[in-house]
Amino acid sequence: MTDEDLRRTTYYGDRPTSSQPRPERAGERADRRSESAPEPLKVAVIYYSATGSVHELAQSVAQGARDAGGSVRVVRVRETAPPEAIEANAQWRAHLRDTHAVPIASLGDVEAADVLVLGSPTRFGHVSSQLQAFIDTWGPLWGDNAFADKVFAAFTSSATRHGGQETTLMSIYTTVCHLGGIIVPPGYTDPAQFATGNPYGASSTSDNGQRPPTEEDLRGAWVTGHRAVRVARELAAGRRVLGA
Ligand SMILES: Cc1cc2nc3c(=O)[nH]c(=O)nc-3n(C[C@H](O)[C@H](O)[C@H](O)COP(=O)(O)O)c2cc1C
Repeated sequence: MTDEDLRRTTYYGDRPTSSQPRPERAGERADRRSESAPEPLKVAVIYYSATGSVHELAQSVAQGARDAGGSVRVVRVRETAPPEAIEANAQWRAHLRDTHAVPIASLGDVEAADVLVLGSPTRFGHVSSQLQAFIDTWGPLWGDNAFADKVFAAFTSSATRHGGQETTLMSIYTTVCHLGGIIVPPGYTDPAQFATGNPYGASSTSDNGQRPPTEEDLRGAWVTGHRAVRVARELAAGRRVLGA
């Protein structure tokens, strides 16, 4: 990851940079009706990745969110695995070293975000303990109802096709229900989704880190980030109209 990539992906305040088509514009129409331009929605892409697949998906999720007008911050959760486990896996070791400069997610990131997109490798059909450990620190924010009406989406990577991707995504969404968040999955709203075959969130199949996400996987990740922000913008525009 270059310094420029880091600057573009880890700090709020980015402007849309991609020439990807922007098919969904209802939120923009609503924005134009309002008297002054609203602040861009804050988007936190929060992920764990041991060997890089989820990290790559996170970049495309972030780009989709940015292209939908979001101000995007990409952060990773803290590594909690014992050093000897990391040392024993060259790819894990290299990825941790290469992404050292990506900021560690904080409660402040979570609190500030209007949209949270959460990414985790599939671990025995479930969320990685690293991401779950971070989520488990959200109790005080949950107690303050801080998550109510925030928009959420999720992404994952597994070694094998259907090796638990959907259960992992649904595990994340179970948490979102407890938080009172609004789940915005990609569904089959884009042709790429018929190729990924996963309406629950973005995903890739890595063959244990041997296969990077395909163009279709990355497009699915872009759609996931884009749609979450587009829907969040429409909700925000509706709230402004209603004075809610
Ligand atoms: C402890 C552990 C459990 C895993 N469980 C599954 C699983 O249930 N199904 C599967 O297909 N892959 C499983 N995998 C493989 C990872 O999900 C897969 O390699 C993924 O692409 C890793 O993402 P990352 O490169 O972002 O770390 C597991 C890997 C580990 C280390």
